[in-house]
Amino acid sequence: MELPQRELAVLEAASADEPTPVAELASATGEKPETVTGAAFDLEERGLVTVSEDTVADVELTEEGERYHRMGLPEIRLYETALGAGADEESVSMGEVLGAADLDGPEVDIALSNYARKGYGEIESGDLSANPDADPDTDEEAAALDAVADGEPIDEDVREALERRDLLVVHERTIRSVTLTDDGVDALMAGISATEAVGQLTPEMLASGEWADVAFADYNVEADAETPSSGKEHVLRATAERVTDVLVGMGFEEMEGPHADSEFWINDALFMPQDHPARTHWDQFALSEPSAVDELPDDLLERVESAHREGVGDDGDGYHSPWTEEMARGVDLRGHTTSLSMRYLSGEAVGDLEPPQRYFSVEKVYRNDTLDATHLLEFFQIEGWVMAEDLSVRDLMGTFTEFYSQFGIENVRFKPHYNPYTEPSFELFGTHPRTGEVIEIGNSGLFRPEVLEPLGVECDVMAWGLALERLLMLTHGFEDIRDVHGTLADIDFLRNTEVVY
Ligand SMILES: N[C@@H](Cc1ccccc1)C(=O)O
Repeated sequence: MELPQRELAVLEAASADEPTPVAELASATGEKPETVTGAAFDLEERGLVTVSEDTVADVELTEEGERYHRMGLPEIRLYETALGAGADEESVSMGEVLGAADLDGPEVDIALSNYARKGYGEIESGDLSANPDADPDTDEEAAALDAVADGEPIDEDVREALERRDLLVVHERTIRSVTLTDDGVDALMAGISATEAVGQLTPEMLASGEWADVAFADYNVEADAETPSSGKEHVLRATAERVTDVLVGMGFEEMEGPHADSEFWINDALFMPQDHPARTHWDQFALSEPSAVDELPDDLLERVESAHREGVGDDGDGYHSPWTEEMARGVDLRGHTTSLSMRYLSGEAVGDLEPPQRYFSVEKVYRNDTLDATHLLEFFQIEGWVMAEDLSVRDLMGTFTEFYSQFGIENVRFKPHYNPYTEPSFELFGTHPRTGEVIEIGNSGLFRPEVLEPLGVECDVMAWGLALERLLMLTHGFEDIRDVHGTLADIDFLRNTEVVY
């Protein structure tokens, strides 16, 4: 019998008595595991071996699991501190034990919720007792953490419990093994010689005619191969493109403008009083370089100052609070893209505009927020406005209903709100597809005369700022914005997720 070299090598390395895993055959033959798998399937087709499959679970400690492996489980650390405080004799105030236990932040809750469950003691109206008979040395979960760290197997129930606590992750893997059949053994006894199978057809073989005489290796389309993970457009970018398509389809044109802008365009033009709390460094990022913007339209600057000081219209009233040109010329990272809307509505960006007009942008904004599951220091805002003769709240709601329905989001809800620059104003809410929680997805309204009159706009303008990340939360169902942004991003999610159309 003749066999390609790689098949012969695998056949010779396999045994009739027990299955040999592909990895072992690979090191015995010096071939790559993929090559061995390919050869094994070819041999199986010839009836010379059988290929069996087993699923094995590789268990690995998470970062948190790793930490508790080193420092001890929080509930055990709590128990040991409680013993030290004599809580096995008489219950001790919980505050006292917690203070001494050196548990940080979330570990306190973790310790408390596992303490009683695992029989370390009781917690009753602020007092903590320790069970003198409990023995951390027999704690199955602690023992399992040690076992996993040492690469030893652990009990299935404990594994599940620790998985639920996010202390370990399990990766399932398929292992293929090869066993010689009787025919395989007979063939080996009878003697097999190797044919040199050619893996690749070359121009030289074509030219020389050699191709006609050689044996080509079969393709094995079932062979295990690495999954190449190539570069991919980020889902947020792709969704921004999708939003752009939808809004262009609804007749909107795109706005552009600077990320760092004068306070004038970001705040003053929007009738945001200069002493408004949102204008402090607690909320916005100021640039020290350049410290001021020179080029602002003088006449507009004057009209905006007057709106702030005296209001507009016959019965208008201003803020009667300090206003300085120096502050208006200060430079900030924009906290919203409504700065772009101001540039366009004023005629500064593309000249004076006659109604009807529709404009939008999907751009980054920057806020000095506290990072959490729904807040980042920078995010994408879907800004937009419609300028027309007679606009009402119905037009606003209708536009959102149409926009969100293109993403399969049907139940957008509205809540009256306050913005210094719009009246009436509405916040928009959507329902999270997984948690059912109602989350804020945007803010909107009709610009006030104090905004429009200085800009020289004589008709109505309705406008909004929607959060792209929140839209993505509703369409994709993730709960933490940090899954898609920043260092904690879930790479598998980003690799595998698709934009919803
Ligand atoms: N600028 C508002 C959104 C908005 C824009 C235009 C009008 C009304 C509201 C925000 O960032 O929340």
